[in-house]
Amino acid sequence: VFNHKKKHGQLPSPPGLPVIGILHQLGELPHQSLWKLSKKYGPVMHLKLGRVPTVIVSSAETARQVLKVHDLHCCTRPSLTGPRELSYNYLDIAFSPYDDYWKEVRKLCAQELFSTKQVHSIQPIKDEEVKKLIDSISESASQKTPVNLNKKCLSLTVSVVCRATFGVSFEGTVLNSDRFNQIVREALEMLGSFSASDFIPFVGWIIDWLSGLQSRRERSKRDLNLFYEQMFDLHKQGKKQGSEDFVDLLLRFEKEEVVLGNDKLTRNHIKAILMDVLLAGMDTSAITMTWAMTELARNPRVMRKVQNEIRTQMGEKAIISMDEIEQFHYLKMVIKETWRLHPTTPLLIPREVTSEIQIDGYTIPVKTRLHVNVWAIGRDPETWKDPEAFLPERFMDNNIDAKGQDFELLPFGGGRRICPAIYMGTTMVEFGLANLLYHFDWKLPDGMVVEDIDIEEAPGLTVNKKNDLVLVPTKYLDPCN
Ligand code: HEM
Repeated sequence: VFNHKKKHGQLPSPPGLPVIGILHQLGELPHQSLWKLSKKYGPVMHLKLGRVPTVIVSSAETARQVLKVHDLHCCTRPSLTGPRELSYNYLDIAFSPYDDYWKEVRKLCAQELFSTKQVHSIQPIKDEEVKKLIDSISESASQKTPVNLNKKCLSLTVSVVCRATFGVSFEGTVLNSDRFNQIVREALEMLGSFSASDFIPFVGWIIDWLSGLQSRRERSKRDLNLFYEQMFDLHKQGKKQGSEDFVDLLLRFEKEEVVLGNDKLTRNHIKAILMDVLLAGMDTSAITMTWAMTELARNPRVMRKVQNEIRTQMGEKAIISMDEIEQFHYLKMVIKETWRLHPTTPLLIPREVTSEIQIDGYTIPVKTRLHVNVWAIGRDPETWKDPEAFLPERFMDNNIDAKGQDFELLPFGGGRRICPAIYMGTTMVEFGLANLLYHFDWKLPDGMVVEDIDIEEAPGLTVNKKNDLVLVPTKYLDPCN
């Protein structure tokens, strides 16, 4: 009963097969397939995905209507199989329905983890971890060996987030390996996949079972569980030093039987909350840095300009502080431009309509699933001139920022479900990139030309560069030293 009347007719909808609709057309990178469809069917499009009515919005204006005008009526999350399994039945923040538990757990994390004060308090950790990174890249520079930037960026954010949240560095845990990257990517793929059981009642699970999706999900949950248990053991054995960290705090709340919403905090709640930190916290900042370095390597003019800005501002200082970063205006534009073309979470996290709303004059009924295609909005020629070009200067003459108020650029989403860690994420990205760009010049490996650097994407709820970015560093010799 999908009644979507507009003054002039039906909500546009691409034709699909019986039962599965267009599920089979989405492929590994649904945001790209949906972008192509939106060029034909418009910025509000109804999709037949099995039995579940789904609407995709793909313009700044329709995103404004969803995230601002009607936010309250569509800010809950749908029940989805992948998220349900990995979040212990929606006990985390990102996949929890809009209810009292969500409000309270989000508030707790905002105070204890994401606040400006907390972020400032972890600056010494960032300084130490960035120094380690610079030292290791300096070694490659002295031997003229290439550096894998996907790995370097991830190892930086993993170390910082682990020390800041779990109070331990990742050495000695399952985190200390490529295996951890695999676990994170696999979990994100499981969270982002359009699973048949979410769209086709009763028989969808058979498709998931046959395709192996179900067993991948179970394995992913087991792998993550092993990591959490290891983390709890480390805390129990008191191997870590220092003051109470976020995990200690949650474990203390469990002991004290603290109630959030109507739930007494249990081990499963803690695991679900840690999943958000692990998956949303580490991966997103690293992905942004990797894409920024990719675009800079593809655009040597921009690379030179941003390095000049940083090096000129730094003058005789050797260590970049957060005060300096505030002056790096062009770097900030480079990051916004990176988010425009490579938003880490291209379809945001799905929403569900809880009371009938109108978008662009179309009626969207209760229970409709909503996706905002931020990836498509970043490429909309109605908003962006020459959208495929990487041109940070486009942010010079406007005040468009990335904090959820300007619907042309939504790397953190918007409305009640906006990323609660914007400051934490942004400062991590700015600090990491400023250091990579200040201390090193970056060349392509022998035999490679700029055109060889690809921008292929890996599938998942968050989208990283598929093929590793490999560049050769040369140490910048500060003329003052
Ligand atoms: C550059 C870094 C980051 C980016 C680009 C980013 C982006 C996003 C996006 C797009 C969403 C979905 C918003 C929506 O559905 O409307 C989100 C949600 C979320 N993010 Fe971030 N994020 C970043 C860093 C972080 C960090 C560092 C953490 C935690 C340590 C974090 C924790 C979360 C959580 C818990 C949610 C769920 C919010 C909710 O549903 O209420 N994020 N983030």
